Amino acid sequence: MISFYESIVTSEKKLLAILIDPDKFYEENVSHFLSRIPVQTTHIFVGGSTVANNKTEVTVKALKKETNLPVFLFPGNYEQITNTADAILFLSLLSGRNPEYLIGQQVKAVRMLKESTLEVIPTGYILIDGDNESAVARVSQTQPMPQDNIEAIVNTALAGEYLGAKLIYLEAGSGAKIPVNTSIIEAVKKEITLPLIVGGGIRTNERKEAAYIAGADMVVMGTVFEEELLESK
Ligand SMILES: CC(C)=CCC/C(C)=C/CC/C(C)=C/CC/C(C)=C/COP(=O)(O)OP(=O)(O)O
Ligand SMILES: O=P(O)(O)OC[C@@H](O)CO
Ligand SMILES: [Mg+2]
Repeated sequence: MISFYESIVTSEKKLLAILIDPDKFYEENVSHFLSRIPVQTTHIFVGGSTVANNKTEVTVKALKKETNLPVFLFPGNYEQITNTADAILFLSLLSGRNPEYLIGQQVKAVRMLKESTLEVIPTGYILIDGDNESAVARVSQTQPMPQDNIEAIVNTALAGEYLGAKLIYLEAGSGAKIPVNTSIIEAVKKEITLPLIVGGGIRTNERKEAAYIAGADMVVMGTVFEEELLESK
């Protein structure tokens, strides 16, 4: 069987990940939630900037019972690791200069990962200003990169590739007012040879398609489906 990463690299279609925040997820809503997400969904991401103990595992287990979509951990910290998922985005926050999120959390995670069956996917994570304070900036105590400094963002992504990242993730922050500009997506995609993930503030089909056209291989949508679920309860 090919790895989850290989299937991203070789995918001929654009990918769509729906992000589930374990803190806002109730087991009894799993089927309803899964019935509301787009049929184009290819991946489920599970994670939050802060998550109460154990909630990640409960969430992943409940999802795994009801869907065959691959479930990837998208962790805000090493305590969100659970072996019940398929893979983990092994994030390093390259936009920031906080050693704890560049290498500290990763060192804390490795023993658990080594003993798990999770596929570990090194991911260069780049936080870009979405015009409101994001949970990622707050938790990591780092500044997002300004959208108008495209060169710095491109160079950060390329440094990530040279450091060995297998994916680059451009993040405007959950609930961003302004998603990552398409000119940034284009410039980064032109320079790197890795699959590119884009997320944060993408609430409509139009924005999603615009990100794909600009060069995103995968789009992540979270908040918009969280809200939809709450509204439809
Ligand atoms: C590799 C391991 C074990 C951990 C990674 C640790 C790093 C580098 C984290 C990056 C910084 C960070 C806090 C990322 C959070 C990513 C994430 C899950 C965002 C989605 O959560 P939000 O929706 O933004 O936040 P809320 O939970 O507040 O809604
Ligand atoms: O919640 P939204 O704004 O869709 O953002 C998704 C994801 O990129 C956040 O980490
Ligand atoms: Mg959230």
